[in-house]
Amino acid sequence: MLVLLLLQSDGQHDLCRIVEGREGLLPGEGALSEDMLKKMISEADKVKTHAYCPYSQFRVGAALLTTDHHIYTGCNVENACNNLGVCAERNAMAKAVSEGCRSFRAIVISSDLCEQFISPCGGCRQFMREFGANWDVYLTKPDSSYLKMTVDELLPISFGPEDLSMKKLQIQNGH
Ligand SMILES: O=c1ccn([C@H]2C[C@H](O)[C@@H](CO)O2)c(=O)[nH]1
Ligand SMILES: [Zn+2]
Repeated sequence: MLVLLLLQSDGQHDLCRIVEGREGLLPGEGALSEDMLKKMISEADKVKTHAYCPYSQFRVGAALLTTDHHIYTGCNVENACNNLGVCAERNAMAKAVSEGCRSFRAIVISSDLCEQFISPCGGCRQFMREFGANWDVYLTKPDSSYLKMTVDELLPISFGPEDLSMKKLQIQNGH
């Protein structure tokens, strides 16, 4: 299949758009192949159609690629008790963990926003961080253009599971 990647820059990040071109790996360590990225975007778009969002009418889909090459998808699932709603990204991650996989390579997020890249909420950024700071998050638009960021870029100076075992003050009985 032919895929071409057009690279632009906003000064900090590469803004890319899949148009048409050649098959193969992108330059750079661990980068997703164009084919895989296209498949991931298509999976995120597809699962978005299952979004249960009667309150927000805001559909989101996510496709998560594990380091052992499995893809787990998730959509947002809202609830009449507002704060019980779950984001697409978290659903995809929870599905992977439930199947025994905690090693993530990339997640692609899809929404219906035409003019901006869908940006994960703070809760999902922290949820991603639980499974490492150095994996990729692709923020997309419906035209398949995307912005690639790392979890660390989305959540700098983050708190993670390793911090719980760092040197602490000694306390007794909670004081
Ligand atoms: O990255 C995002 C942003 C929003 N939502 C969901 C949460 C809620 O159901 C709806 C509106 O915020 O969109 C996601 O699933 N992922
Ligand atoms: Zn979220």
